[in-house]
Amino acid sequence: MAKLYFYYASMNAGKSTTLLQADFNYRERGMATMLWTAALDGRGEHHAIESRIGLGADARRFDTATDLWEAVCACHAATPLSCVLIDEAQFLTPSQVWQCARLADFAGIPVLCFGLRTDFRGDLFSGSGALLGVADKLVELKAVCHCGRKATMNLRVDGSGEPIHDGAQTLIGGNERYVPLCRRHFCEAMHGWT
Ligand SMILES: Nc1ncnc2c1ncn2[C@@H]1O[C@H](COP(=O)(O)OP(=O)(O)O)[C@@H](O)[C@H]1O
Ligand SMILES: Cc1cn([C@H]2C[C@H](O)[C@@H](COP(=O)(O)O)O2)c(=O)[nH]c1=O
Ligand SMILES: [Zn+2]
Repeated sequence: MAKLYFYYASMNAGKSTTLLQADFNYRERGMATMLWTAALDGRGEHHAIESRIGLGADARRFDTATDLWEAVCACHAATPLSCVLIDEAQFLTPSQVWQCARLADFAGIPVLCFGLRTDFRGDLFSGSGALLGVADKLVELKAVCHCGRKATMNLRVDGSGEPIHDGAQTLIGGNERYVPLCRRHFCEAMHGWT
């Protein structure tokens, strides 16, 4: 049975790296894959998906209107796919997450989603919430806080490194905008708790 996987973590945990390694692993065995990432995240300089470690690959881009069931089935009919890999999966809509489940259950294609669990306030992204509810396998990847604990949270910072408390959920950026922290240090920065 094909499965729906959700690899979740804070930023800088190696999600894109793990996705690109999995893709390479399939392709070096002659198996076809299909890669996706969010249209709204255009940070890659050379490729649609880029990891901080320097790996990259091209990918299709999804927005809220993309029908993943239709798009993947059309590709699968032309070239049978062994796997679908989706980066920035926190930006999927809940119905797109159900399309991923349908791909696993009814088309027999494993779908591996990679994304953030929570936003800069500690709230679930809707795509991540749906994946946590629906995926067959939940796999936590780990970044490290400056204290050595597991970094599960993402602090949004301004140009001076000061915490940002309010704003839109979506704000594209990298290390200059977000700091992965353990919950204790996240709460210290956000609420002044000691
Ligand atoms: N030059 C480098 N050499 C080795 N590892 C690196 C380098 N730059 C960043 N990394 C590591 O790459 C990881 C981030 O990978 P990435 O796939 O971009 O994360 P994510 O997609 O989760 O944000 C971190 O563990 C970071 O320490
Ligand atoms: C916490 C948080 C993140 N984002 C954005 C910032 C980046 O563009 C991506 C995550 O990238 P990565 O591959 O995991 O490094 O998500 C956001 O829009 N809102 C947030 O609260
Ligand atoms: Zn910490």
